Amino acid sequence: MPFEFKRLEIPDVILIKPTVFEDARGFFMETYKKSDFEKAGIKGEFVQDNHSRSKYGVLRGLHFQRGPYAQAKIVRAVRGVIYDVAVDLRKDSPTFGKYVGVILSEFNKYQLYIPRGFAHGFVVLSDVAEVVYKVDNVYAPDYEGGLIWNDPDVGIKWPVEDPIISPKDQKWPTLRELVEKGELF
Ligand SMILES: Cc1cn([C@H]2C[C@H](O)[C@@H](COP(=O)(O)OP(=O)(O)O[C@H]3O[C@@H](C)C(=O)[C@@H](O)[C@H]3O)O2)c(=O)[nH]c1=O
Repeated sequence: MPFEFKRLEIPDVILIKPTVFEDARGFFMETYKKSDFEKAGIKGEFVQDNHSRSKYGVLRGLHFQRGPYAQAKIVRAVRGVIYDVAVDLRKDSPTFGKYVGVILSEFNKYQLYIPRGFAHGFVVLSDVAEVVYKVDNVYAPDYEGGLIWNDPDVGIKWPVEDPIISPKDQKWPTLRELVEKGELF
């Protein structure tokens, strides 16, 4: 199999390591193969691809879509380096409220699979980072949800001191508020 799939401390979150073929021209790698990904437990139908560019210190997140528009994501950095985070929002999960964080970069070429039921975000550790990701449900702005990036109950150790955050991302609720509102999976 051209991929190595590694389940993380939250076992439904999977780190995907590619096989990279380097030669005098550069490199080649497969980045997605439905058959292999399905065998590893990544079963969604990925219906939309996204691409964003951000500068150093930008933190995007933590985002999810609610209800019928929940999204699983397969995330990678095609340029630069990011610290990518997934927070478990599945109320019956043994790892509810816990997070995993990994470095994804143009150098390690890793991808992170984040199932539905998680909040996702990342911070940029290089001058510029371009992040590309597949999602298994279409964008639905009316169903957008979020978790505040610095919720002490979640305790994410972001490797950037004063991240640059959009006005929208500064206003998301805490995990406790999400519980009170019943906005979980
Ligand atoms: C996410 C998204 C945004 N947009 C538009 C809406 C808005 O005008 C502009 C920027 O949107 P945002 O500020 O929400 O972009 P951004 O903060 O990059 O949102 C993304 O963050 C990461 C962490 C994720 O996990 C993604 O699922 C997504 O939520 O792009 C789309 O047209 N389609 C999309 O799928």
